[in-house]
Amino acid sequence: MNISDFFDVKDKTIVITGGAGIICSEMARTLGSLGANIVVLDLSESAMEKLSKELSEKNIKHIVLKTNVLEKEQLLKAKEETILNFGKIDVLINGAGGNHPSATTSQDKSFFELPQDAVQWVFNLNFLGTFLASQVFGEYFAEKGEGQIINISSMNAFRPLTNIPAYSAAKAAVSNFTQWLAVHMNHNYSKKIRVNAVAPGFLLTNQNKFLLTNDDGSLTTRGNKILEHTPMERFGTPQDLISTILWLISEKSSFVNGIVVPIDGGFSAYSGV
Ligand SMILES: NC(=O)c1ccc[n+]([C@@H]2O[C@H](COP(=O)([O-])OP(=O)(O)OC[C@H]3O[C@@H](n4cnc5c(N)ncnc54)[C@H](O)[C@@H]3O)[C@@H](O)[C@H]2O)c1
Ligand SMILES: O=C(O)[C@@H](O)[C@@H](O)[C@H](O)[C@H](O)CO
Repeated sequence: MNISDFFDVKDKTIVITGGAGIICSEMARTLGSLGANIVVLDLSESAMEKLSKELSEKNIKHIVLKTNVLEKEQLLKAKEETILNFGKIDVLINGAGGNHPSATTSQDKSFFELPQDAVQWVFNLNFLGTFLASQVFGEYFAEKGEGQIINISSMNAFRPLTNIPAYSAAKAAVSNFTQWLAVHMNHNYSKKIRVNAVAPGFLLTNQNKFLLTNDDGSLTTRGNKILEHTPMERFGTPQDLISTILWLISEKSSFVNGIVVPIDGGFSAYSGV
């Protein structure tokens, strides 16, 4: 057996929502450089333009489609575009997600004051965005009889983190939905459909900058606390996620279904004592 077969993504078509973000653009680059067809669905045209230029320079086969994961019509259009371009879809990575300052408690904003629309915004982006994309691409996988969905959960799904009740609850819902959909797809459609998730530890990205860094770039008290509670004493990098993504995509992991894999430098294992 050739070990490279374990990580073969050549000619697989991989759709990545939030694909122009910090974590998921690295998936686009690496999976693309290994021969996958990359489909980036994101809201940010400027980030997609920048990424597309980079992918083109590396001769990575890709398309970028401005798509809001909260608009089912746009997702359906993206599915059609993808099939038109690459003939098939193999993997959906539900990467669009993140927290929002308005749904975060602080010294200036108590839990009792968190606005309903901010809580709804966070819940929609993380949970509903994953749910709707899974409906649209999951239906295609059900018709095809095979396919894979990889969701992005978070440390806050295992135990809620202080200050971010909406983001914590939404990611808990993503983990729960990962298990639900894995079972549902096998029971009702095909034993060759798998749904798993990764739960990254803490990476410095756009959506959590306001929590982890001060204006001068130094770490906040929260940022330092995270490092103290991460046995490896560092933040994660987008590259840290890649080997797990490759493993989950691999046909060699065909019996792995409905799991949430922590990639966190030991954060979730540490009691703090
Ligand atoms: N950074 C971390 O520490 C961390 C840890 C655990 C999980 N995550 C999760 O990883 C994923 C990627 O986040 P990131 O940290 O790279 O953040 P990011 O802000 O760099 O990327 C998020 C991307 O999603 C896109 N997006 C936002 N709303 C969208 C919508 N409605 N439709 C389509 N695209 C939309 C944004 O334009 C952006 O490109 C998210 O699900 C996040 O919750 C992040
Ligand atoms: O400090 C925070 O709350 C954030 O950095 C985390 O919520 C982060 O975005 C991850 O989701 C934690 O896994």
